[in-house]
Amino acid sequence: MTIDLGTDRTDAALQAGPYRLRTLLPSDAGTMHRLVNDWSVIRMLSRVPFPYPRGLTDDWIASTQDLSRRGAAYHFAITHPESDDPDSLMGCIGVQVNAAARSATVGYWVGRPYWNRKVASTTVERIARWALATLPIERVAAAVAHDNPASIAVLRRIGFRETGSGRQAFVSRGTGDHPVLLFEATRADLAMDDPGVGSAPLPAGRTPEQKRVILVAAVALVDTDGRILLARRPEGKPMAGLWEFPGGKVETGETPEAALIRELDEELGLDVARSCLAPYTFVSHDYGHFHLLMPVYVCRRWKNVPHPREGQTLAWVRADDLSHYPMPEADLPLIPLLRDLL
Ligand SMILES: Nc1nc2c([nH]c(=O)n2[C@@H]2O[C@H](COP(=O)(O)OP(=O)(O)OP(=O)(O)O)[C@@H](O)[C@H]2O)c(=O)[nH]1
Repeated sequence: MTIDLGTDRTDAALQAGPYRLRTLLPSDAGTMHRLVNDWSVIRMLSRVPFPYPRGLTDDWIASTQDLSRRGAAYHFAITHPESDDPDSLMGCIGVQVNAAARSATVGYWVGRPYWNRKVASTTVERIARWALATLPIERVAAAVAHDNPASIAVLRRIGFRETGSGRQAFVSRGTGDHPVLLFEATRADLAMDDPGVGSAPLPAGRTPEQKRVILVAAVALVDTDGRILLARRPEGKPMAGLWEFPGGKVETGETPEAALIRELDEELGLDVARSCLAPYTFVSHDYGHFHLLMPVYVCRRWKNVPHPREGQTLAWVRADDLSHYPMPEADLPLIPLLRDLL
């Protein structure tokens, strides 16, 4: 099955350190052609001929809109808003999605005048995190020419793992395949799965066994078709890209039910009555630096249509399909329970 995110990302603009990643525009063609039509850049790109015909630049830029509309690939211009020429292109970066493999392959080039400014490492890390948090994928892959030590160092520094080697055509280098090193990064490799709560040091006198217990209330909202609402944590939050049950931390002095009613309103604009929250089960999970205690409720009645108010992506999911959605470790035991329930 494929995960339908139902969101148009063709207008995505991302900030990567000082660099801005924005949609490619027809007006970028001249600069792009000048920067990319450089042997030292092109020899590292697998599908670009040398010399690079100017007309191909226009065609390629025009094709990027359609690719992103179809969810096949997302390409961005790399710019530096604080440079002398603020909106001017310095390079390109993009990911090509392989939905069946639940992976995306990152590709990038940086114009020679902009080398040695950490443009590649800053933007590759940003796009890898964005892709893992936003697209229906579980890994970002990269294939790098074996004689491209700068790019290999960039990937290693970010947290990509070398997974092997292969051979690939490089159009500019003539016929035949050339050796490449293969890399990949998952959320775990980029430390995106860290729940990020409770990392404060334990108060003096407490042993590591006496860790902080975080109380979080969560709910399986079940619609009339028996589907469950999952929310995907947005980029920037701990565990970005993982799908969870709506809910949140129980504040001091609050009951779990009151916390859920508050969170469902804040996060989704839902109006839920206390009497519609049926206690179902609980999760008790050791996250290492804190312990999660999570009462889980089932709710089948609410007012309003859920609407993501905090940048989450929402999905109504059949119980049988829950396992296709990457979830926090603590939630995994809930999957068979919900399958039995629904
Ligand atoms: N809501 C929710 N939280 C979960 C689930 N599974 C899971 O491990 N958690 C844990 O519970 C924590 C809830 O924290 P949160 O950041 O969502 O809480 P919150 O809404 O109060 O957010 P805030 O602290 O940003 O205001 C997560 O960091 C994670 O450690 C789940 O299915 N639903």
